[in-house]
Amino acid sequence: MKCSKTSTVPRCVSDGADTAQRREVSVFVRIRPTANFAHGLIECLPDGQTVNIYHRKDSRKLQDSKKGQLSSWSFRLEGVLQDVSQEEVYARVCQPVVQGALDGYNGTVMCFGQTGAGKTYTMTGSTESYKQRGIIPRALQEVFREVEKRTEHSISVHLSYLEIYNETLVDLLSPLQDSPQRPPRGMVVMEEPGRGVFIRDLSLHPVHSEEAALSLLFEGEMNRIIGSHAMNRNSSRSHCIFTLHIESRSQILSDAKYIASKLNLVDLAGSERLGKTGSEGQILKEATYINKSLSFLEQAILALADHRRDHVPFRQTKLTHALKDSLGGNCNTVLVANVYGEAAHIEETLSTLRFASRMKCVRSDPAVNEHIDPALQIRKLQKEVQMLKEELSIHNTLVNRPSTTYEPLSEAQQAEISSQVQRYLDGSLKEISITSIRQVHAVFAQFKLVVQEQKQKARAQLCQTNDLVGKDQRATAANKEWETRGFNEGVEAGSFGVSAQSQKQSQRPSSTKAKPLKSRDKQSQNKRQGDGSPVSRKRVESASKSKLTSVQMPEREQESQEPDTRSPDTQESHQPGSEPLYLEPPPSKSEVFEDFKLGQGNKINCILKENKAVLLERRSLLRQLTDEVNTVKREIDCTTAVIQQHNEIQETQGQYLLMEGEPEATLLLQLRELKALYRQRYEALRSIKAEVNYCQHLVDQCRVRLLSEFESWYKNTFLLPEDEVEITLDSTIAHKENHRQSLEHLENAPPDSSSAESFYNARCRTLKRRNSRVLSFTQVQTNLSAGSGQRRLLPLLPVT
Ligand SMILES: Nc1ncnc2c1ncn2[C@@H]1O[C@H](COP(=O)(O)OP(=O)(O)OP(=O)(O)O)[C@@H](O)[C@H]1O
Repeated sequence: MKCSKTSTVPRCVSDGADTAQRREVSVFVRIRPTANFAHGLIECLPDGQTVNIYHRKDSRKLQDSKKGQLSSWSFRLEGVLQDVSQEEVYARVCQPVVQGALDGYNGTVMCFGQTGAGKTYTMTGSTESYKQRGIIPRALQEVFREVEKRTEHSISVHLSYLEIYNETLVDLLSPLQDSPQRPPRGMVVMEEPGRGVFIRDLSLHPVHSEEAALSLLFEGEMNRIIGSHAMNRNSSRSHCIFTLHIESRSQILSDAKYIASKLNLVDLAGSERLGKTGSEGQILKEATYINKSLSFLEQAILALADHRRDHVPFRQTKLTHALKDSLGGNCNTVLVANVYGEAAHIEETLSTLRFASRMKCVRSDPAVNEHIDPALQIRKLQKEVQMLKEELSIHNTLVNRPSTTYEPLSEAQQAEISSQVQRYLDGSLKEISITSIRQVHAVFAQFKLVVQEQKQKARAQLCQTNDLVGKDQRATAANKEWETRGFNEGVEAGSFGVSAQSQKQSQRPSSTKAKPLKSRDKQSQNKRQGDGSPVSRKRVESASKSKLTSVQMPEREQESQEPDTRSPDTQESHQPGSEPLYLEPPPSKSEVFEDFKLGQGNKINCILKENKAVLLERRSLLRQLTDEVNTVKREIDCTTAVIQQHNEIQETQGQYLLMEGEPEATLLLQLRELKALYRQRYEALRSIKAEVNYCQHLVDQCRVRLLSEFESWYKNTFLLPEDEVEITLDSTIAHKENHRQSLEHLENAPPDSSSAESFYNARCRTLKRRNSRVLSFTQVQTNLSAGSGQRRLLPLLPVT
């Protein structure tokens, strides 16, 4: 539910203006510190809001007359953050949005800019140094401080962490998916009225303390995909959205209203000039996705900023779709444009600032997200009704009226009303006497009853008439048939009423009469057992087919019949002792998956299980280490606070010299040790994370392998030959198709080459039997190595 704004106004966007009015998105520019700052090209004015850029355009693109000219651009923003601490950045950029989120306003803080310009530094900060922690940890700290302060509200916080990598949504806090039978449903961006945009299947984690929230942040950070290129050794290769879902309810239990808000903290992947970063392979592919999605983001921003346009292309990419209600709308949106102020990057700086100035034109209309809890609302209304009843009874007493009853009418009262209505309808009563609302309802109900009874009567009459006509028609039709066939098929008088299907059965020659269903079922069961489980449907089916003709009716007679729509089981019978002609449909995959895991797939399944166990063990170690890092961090906080306190006391008392053995010196020593410990544990955390990633990778590989082997086993065991692709001789298409199938067989082959060859040959035997041209194992291998490097054998890597 959207309502007009009544509560606290976030500072960053209000500037004291009318809060109900639409306003601009706040935009800051943050300049990454560098020794080679381009003073001649970038000028930050003393007003702290304007940055001027001077740039000589590529002379090849200019006419002669313009060559050598310096162009200049001026950008006025909410603030220019140069040489500014993380603390100040948080205070100016994010603190007001956090306060707004606690008051029920949705908020978004987003970092945008070229690769290496400091987006992740701004958003997450450097986890190795407490002072340099970024916006997210500081926001978490503030939220939980406020939760403690706002005692008149019960505030719950949930976290989610979404990554968009190469147009794929990834849950960075996903609980381990360990059932290969139920692979996770793909995450999808969804929209629902009243709920807005959300990601289906993204996990939400309830958190009750800053520490728990930081643990989740660490966990998510460890799962992010990071790559290395010429401009950033730890470059984020994805867009990440860390979201705090805040719900605040009044402590007054009867209040059904509550507010719910979302705070999105977005670290976008950096745009990059491919030539500059020297990207290739996977990094190049990632860069292409990143640049494409950022360019769609720019298009969406352009459309949002242009108030004449009523369509905004949000669905072009997952990023803009996921951020649909976080860019402007009813949200407090803040953009930090990160730039790298060196001369070599002036073009990127210029384009980042251009994007920032477009973003500034986007309007937002913040509103508190107020909701009503239906259960509480019912309870509240019930209370109100009770109170009104009491008031009415007092009023009745005062005016000497009989007290109002709320009980349903008695049987006698109902009968009286019914008789009054009857008499009113037949004209013997002029008016129905009514003294209460309850009676009004009863009278209407009575009228309704009368109308329904009349309708039913009319329907029954109609049916009777139709029945008479129908009987006549059916009798005439049967007599005609009797006459034209000219022989007695034992059609008894009572069989005129039987369905078309049973008539048809009775018309068949006696040799084709269907056996009782039970015995045929048994036969098919026996067949299954005899053939070993699971059933080889293919062979049975083809054997049955050859016999099908011997028991079928002559073709002409068959043609003259109407198409038979019965199931295969009931269509044809067969001679005693013959195999069943039709079998049940193949078993469902989930039914036979367990069998497969115990049989053919046992080896991979065992490896998968072992890998999963190792992964779980590593994960629990990771959690333990994360807790330890947090504990040390807390100790650093405490010690720093105590030292600060001592310093303040000393300043007021005028003592400045530190003596060895004094409490301050001991504290400083302790702080240094704690910091060393922090770094050490952090390193350990990193390495265990790398192990977790590796284990996860292996588990994923095993799972994929298990499923793909299951698929091909299932196909071979249960599906009909007709389901396979027909391959004809001597055609290019056939040749290509053959090649494709050969490749597939090879991809499914075991990892060592000798068994790969025999596996391949066995799989291609069917193709050869059909006299098709099949590539030899060596040929396929040669083709593989000559072709794209993407088609590789999936190695199975056991962890021991
Ligand atoms: N304001 C700053 N103060 C100190 N160091 C900074 C600052 N901004 C960035 N850095 C440093 O610059 C390097 C690159 O920063 P960061 O990884 O945050 O860039 P990015 O914009 O997120 O890059 P990418 O888009 O490639 O992920 C890091 O080592 C970071 O510590």
